[in-house]
Amino acid sequence: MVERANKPKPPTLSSTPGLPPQPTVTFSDDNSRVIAELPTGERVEVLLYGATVISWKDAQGNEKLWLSEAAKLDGSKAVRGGIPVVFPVFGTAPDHPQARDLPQHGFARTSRWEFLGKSTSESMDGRAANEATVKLDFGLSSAAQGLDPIAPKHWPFKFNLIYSVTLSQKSLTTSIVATNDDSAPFECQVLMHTYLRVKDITSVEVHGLANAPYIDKVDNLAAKTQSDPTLTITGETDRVYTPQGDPTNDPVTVVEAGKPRYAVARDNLSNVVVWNPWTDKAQGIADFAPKEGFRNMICVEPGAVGGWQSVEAGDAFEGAQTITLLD
Ligand SMILES: O=P(O)(O)OC[C@H]1O[C@H](O)[C@H](O)[C@@H](O)[C@@H]1O
Repeated sequence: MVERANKPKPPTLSSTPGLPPQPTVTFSDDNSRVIAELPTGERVEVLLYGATVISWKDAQGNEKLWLSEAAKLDGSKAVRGGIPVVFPVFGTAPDHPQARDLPQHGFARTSRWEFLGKSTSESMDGRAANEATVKLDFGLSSAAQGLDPIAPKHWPFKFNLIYSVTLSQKSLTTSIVATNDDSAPFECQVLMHTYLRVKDITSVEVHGLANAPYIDKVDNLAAKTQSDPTLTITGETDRVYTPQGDPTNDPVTVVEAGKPRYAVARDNLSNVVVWNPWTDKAQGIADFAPKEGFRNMICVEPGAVGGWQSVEAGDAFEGAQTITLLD
């Protein structure tokens, strides 16, 4: 069932003659954030600013994403935590002719996106409550009112972005389609800057990176290879990996205290950035709170950031991540 944003429909109980009413997906949109909850209790919250997923909870109400207590949610600064969208540049690119004047991580995370609408598949379609899913679609284009003014100034291409957030019982998928509406090609990078919540970073292992080449951003961009099949975090970590396994069938997994917690699968995103600021860096980030919060997060960021995606006029780049709960 597809409903467009301009025809909001209050949450209802669906009923089929002869059958008891089934609980359904509930939904709210207050013009600054969109919240959807499955009949089984899983819940996602997306801020229109940056189309940033700021909360993802399981049926028991356990938060799966880390969000800084000092994160600005009022549109004055990119959100520290959740899942900011990085486009069209990852980090800064002073040597890239098209992207050199853009701020760190581009302008998608500092623009106000439009909520385009939701699609649900749920009990009304004959599905059991525990199979319900909801997809929320967000849009940002070069003509959008909410576009960060830095974009036309320093990246004057005609483009259209559709970002979709799909919640199901055990997983969250975020996907992006970046269309070139211009008459000339452009180059871009795309990344989903996911802050996963963990209980204790010192008991976390990241699997799925064995033998992966990576760029070590805390060691002068040195090119290295992941020799240990398991990555543990013992200090500031900032690495751009190119995992060697199949992006769908060999996901990067986060294991905590020996128990698998998250599997991060990718579609058309060949890189995974692993970031934890650790003590000193966290101290220096104004909106990072509490300062000990680095113990409760690990960024596992699927992206296409190893090089540049050249998108021809009229063409599009597509990529997606699916995070599956394993516990
Ligand atoms: O502080 P931000 O601009 O949000 O960036 C936070 C981090 O994002 C990525 O993980 C980069 O690899 C890091 O180098 C950067 O520090």
